[in-house]
Amino acid sequence: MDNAVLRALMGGVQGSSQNVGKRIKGPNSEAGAGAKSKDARTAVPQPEFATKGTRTAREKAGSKGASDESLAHRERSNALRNQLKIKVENASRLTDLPDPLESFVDLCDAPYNLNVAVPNALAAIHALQPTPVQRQVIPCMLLDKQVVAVAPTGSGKTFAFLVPLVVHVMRLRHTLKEKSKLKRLELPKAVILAPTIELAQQICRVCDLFLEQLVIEREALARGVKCRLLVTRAHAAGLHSNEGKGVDILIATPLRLSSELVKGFIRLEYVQHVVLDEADKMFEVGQFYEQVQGILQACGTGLKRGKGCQKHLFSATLSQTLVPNVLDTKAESHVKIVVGAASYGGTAAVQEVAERVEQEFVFVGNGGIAGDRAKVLAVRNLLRENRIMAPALVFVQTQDRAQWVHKALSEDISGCAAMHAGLSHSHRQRVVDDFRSGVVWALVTTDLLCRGMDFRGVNTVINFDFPTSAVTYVHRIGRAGRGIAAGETSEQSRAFTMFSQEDQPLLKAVAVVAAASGANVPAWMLELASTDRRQLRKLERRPVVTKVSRERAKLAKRAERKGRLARGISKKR
Ligand SMILES: Nc1ncnc2c1ncn2[C@@H]1O[C@H](COP(=O)(O)OP(=O)(O)OP(=O)(O)O)[C@@H](O)[C@H]1O
Repeated sequence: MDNAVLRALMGGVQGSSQNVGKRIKGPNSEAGAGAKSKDARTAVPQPEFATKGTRTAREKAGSKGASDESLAHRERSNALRNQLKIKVENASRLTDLPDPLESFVDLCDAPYNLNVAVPNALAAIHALQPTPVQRQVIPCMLLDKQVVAVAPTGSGKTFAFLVPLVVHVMRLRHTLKEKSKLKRLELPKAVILAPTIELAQQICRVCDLFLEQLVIEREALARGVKCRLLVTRAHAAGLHSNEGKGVDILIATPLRLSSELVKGFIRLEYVQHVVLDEADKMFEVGQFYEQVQGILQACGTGLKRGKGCQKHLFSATLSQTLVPNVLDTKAESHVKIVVGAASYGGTAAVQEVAERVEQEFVFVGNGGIAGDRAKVLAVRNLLRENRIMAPALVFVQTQDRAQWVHKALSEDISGCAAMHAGLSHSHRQRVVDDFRSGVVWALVTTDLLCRGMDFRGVNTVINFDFPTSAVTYVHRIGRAGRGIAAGETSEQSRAFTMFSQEDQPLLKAVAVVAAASGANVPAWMLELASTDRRQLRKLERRPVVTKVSRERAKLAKRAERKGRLARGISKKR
C-alpha cells in the first residue's frame, strides 16, 4: 500500500473528529511550550485532533482556582477517551492517570520531556499520529505504570510498548554508564516475549528500525542500544560469543528463553520491564504457562527493593480474570486499557477488528473427505468469480493439512506456498519473506501465523478449516485489511469461512462475533443452541477436524498396507 494512503488512513481517527472544536493554543502548544517543543512542532505535522471544550480565556488567564482547572482538564481528557473509545478501568479512581496523547509531540513536554528525535523518528517510519492504544499506553508506561492493554488487531500495539521500552532503556543505560556500572550495562534491561518465532522476528525488526531512526534523528542516547533476538540455538550461541555480548532489549519466545535460563546462559536479574505480547496465548494451558512463569520469576531479582520488575500485557483478546491469576499480583497494580470494545472480556475488541473486513460463510456439506473436496471446489468457484484477491492467507488446522491443501490449491493458484511449524527455521523464514515480498501470493498456513503477523496488504483470508474458537477467528481475520482505520471497510478485504456439519458446535460462537461486527450472518446460525464452555474448551484443544484427519490417515495407512502387501506378494513371486 502506498505510504501516503497509509498515513491518511491511520490519521483517519483524528480526521473524523470534525464535530469537535479545533485545538487552540494551550500550555502544551507553541505559545506555552519551550523551545524544544517548538522545534518538535515544526518538525512533525500538527495534529488535527481537537478536544471537546477548547481552553477558555478564563483558563488561560488562570483566574479560577487550580481545582477548577484540573476538573476542566480531566473533562477534556475524558472527552478524548470517549471519542476514541479508550476505556480505562476505574479511571475515576486513578488520580494519577496520565492524559491520552493528542500527538506524539506531547511527549516532548513535561512530565515526559523526551527529545524531539522521538516524534521525528516515529514520523519518519510513518507513525505520524498516535493510534488510540498508543495515546493511552505510552504515557502510562513512561510514568512507570504496569499496563494491561486490549486493543483490536492491527491497532499499533507494537509501538505502544516499544516506544516507552526504548526510552526507559536509553535512560537506564545513560545512568549506568554515569555510575560506571559496566557489568550491569551488558545485561538485559527489558524483555519482550512473543508466542512464535515469526512474531518475535517481526517485533525485533520494528525495534531495530525505530532505534536506527532515533540515531539518524540525533538522539544520542539511542547510540549503542542493542536489541537482540533469541529464538534459535544460533541466536543463543551468538549471545554467548564475544561478538554478541551486551543486550539491552531481549526479544524471545518463551521456550527458547526458558531453556537458556535453565542452562544458566542468560541472566535476567536486572530486567526492569517485561512485555508479554499476545498475553492470552502465553497463558493458555498446555502452551507456555510454566516457562513464562519461570521467566517472570527470574526477572528483576537483582533490583533494589521496591523497584520490582514491571510486567505489561498486550493482546486483542484477553480475559478479565487473567491478570490477577497469572501475574500473582493484585489486579489493581495494573492500569487496564481497553480500546474499541464494549467490555473487557474474552472477545474484547472483536467488533472493530472484523469491521474492516467483509465476512462470508460458505457451507461445504457434511464434512469428512467429501467436505474437503467441497472446500477445494468452493475455493475454485471463488477464484472463478474473481472474489479471492491476492495476497491471500489460507488457514488450516494441522501441519498435514497445510501440506495437503497446498498441494490441492497449487493446481489452481500459481505462487502458492505452505508454512507451518514442522518446517525448518530457514524454510519458514524464506516463505514469510517471499510472502512479504510478493513472490508468494497465497500462503497456506496453520494458526502459527494467525497472531500478530503484520502482513501489509493481505486482501483475503480463507478459513479453509473452521477456527477452533471465536478468539482464533478474530486473530485470523485480523490479518486482512491492516492499515485501514476503524469504521472504514476496504472493498478488497474479504474473509471466507468454510463450515461443514461437523463444525456446528463452534459455529454459533463465531457467528455471534461476526454478526456483532456487522457481517451478514444467516439468522439460523445465531439461533443455534450454544455449546457449553467445557465442550468449547475441549474443541479448542482437540479440533473438530481431527475426525477428518483421522479418516484421511486411515485411508493413507490402508493404501500403504495395500502397497506393502502388493510389494510383498511380488517379492514372493
Ligand atoms: N501511529 C501509527 N501510525 C501509522 N501506522 C502505525 C502506527 N502505529 C502502528 N502503525 C502500523 O500499523 C500496523 C499494525 O501495527 P501492529 O502490528 O503493532 O498492530 P497490533 O495491534 O500489534 O496487531 P495484532 O493484534 O494483530 O498483533 C503496522 O504496520 C505498524 O507499522
